[in-house]
Amino acid sequence: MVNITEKIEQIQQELARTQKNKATEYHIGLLKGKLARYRQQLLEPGPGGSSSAGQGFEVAKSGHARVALIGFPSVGKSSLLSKVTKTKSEVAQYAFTTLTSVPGVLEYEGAEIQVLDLPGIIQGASEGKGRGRQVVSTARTADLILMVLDATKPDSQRAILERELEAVGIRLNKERPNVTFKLKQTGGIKVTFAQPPQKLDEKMIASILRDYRIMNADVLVRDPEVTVEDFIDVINEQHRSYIPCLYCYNKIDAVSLEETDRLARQPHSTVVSVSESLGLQDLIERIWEDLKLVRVYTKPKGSKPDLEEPVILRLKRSTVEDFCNTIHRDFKDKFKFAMVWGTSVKHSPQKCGLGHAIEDEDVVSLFTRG
Ligand SMILES: Nc1nc2c(ncn2[C@@H]2O[C@H](COP(=O)(O)OP(=O)(O)OP(=O)(O)O)[C@@H](O)[C@H]2O)c(=O)[nH]1
Ligand SMILES: [K+]
Ligand SMILES: [Mg+2]
Repeated sequence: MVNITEKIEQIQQELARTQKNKATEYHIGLLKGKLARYRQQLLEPGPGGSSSAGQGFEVAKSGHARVALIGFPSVGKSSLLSKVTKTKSEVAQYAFTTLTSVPGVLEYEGAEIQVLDLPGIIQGASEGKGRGRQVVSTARTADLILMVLDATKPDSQRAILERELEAVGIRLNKERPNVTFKLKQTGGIKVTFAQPPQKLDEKMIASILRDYRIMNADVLVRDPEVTVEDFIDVINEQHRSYIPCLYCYNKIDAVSLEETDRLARQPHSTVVSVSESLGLQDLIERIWEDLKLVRVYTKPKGSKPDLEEPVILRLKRSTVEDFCNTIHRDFKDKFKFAMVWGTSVKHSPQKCGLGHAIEDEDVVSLFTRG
């Protein structure tokens, strides 16, 4: 019997030799669906195996957000951690100096950001080369992936790392596709397009679902730009993580000004020299921005707002209710209304309910019963 790795190999070869055109479109879509299915099987631990591919690496989450340093060996991940946090992680010229995850804390704008130094990864990491498996599954737990790259090395390095993360279901700087997918007991496959699809059709969706042995489901495609790959991601949702990524090119002290400039202009990219302390402040600001944290200042009734110690929330969860929950559970139960000053309201202050979304640097006063 052929094993999964061989099946994957066969599909990849078939994909490579199949010409892309109208006639082969469905076949290619189906092959991609199969590929995703086998890859997933490969990642699942066998019977009796460990339940977590990240074993031995777990570090408790702490602070308001987690940033994972991902990169090839010797690009300067540990040097960076040692520079921007109080933690010292071993630095050396040879590859694989770091063998486990080393957490540090970056304090910025009142927030504590956990930065995880990790072993270097290489091509094949997602299939278990080196500590690759553990590293990529730790990356999955991050709120932001900081991909550390060596500015003196070719651009292909970045593509290799991206592929390794892709292979385990991590999607970088991408929103979850705008598709609603509901499994059902009966009724067959029902596909609805909110707008005429550009890259997908009903037949394609139906044949991929059949290949996944899904016979009954409701599919609502809201975005006309959704691709076959996106749709396959939606069916495999529980194994997909959509994580922001910032590309950090280190060692710019060793390349020309022109090259530094070129790298700095790439999307989601920033350039630094850790050893020369160049660009670090900018890097920290970019990390802060990409984490989308929100500072909320509390204002006790009748006194000035406390501008020293903001309450930190994630932008995705920054309603008045989230704010209440962060301060103390009781606040939500006794809540009457909130007075809010800042960019989230039309007039400052404004009386708001629990559902109001707070923005960065708003000031909030809570009014409670009893
Ligand atoms: N020229 C230059 N060298 C640097 C810079 N930052 C780090 N290095 C050097 O790069 C080498 C590797 O640094 P590390 O911090 O150990 O790299 P790493 O990515 O943690 O490596 P592994 O743990 O082995 O994956 C060391 O010799 C550092 O001194 C920099 O900004 N410029
Ligand atoms: K090293
Ligand atoms: Mg290291």
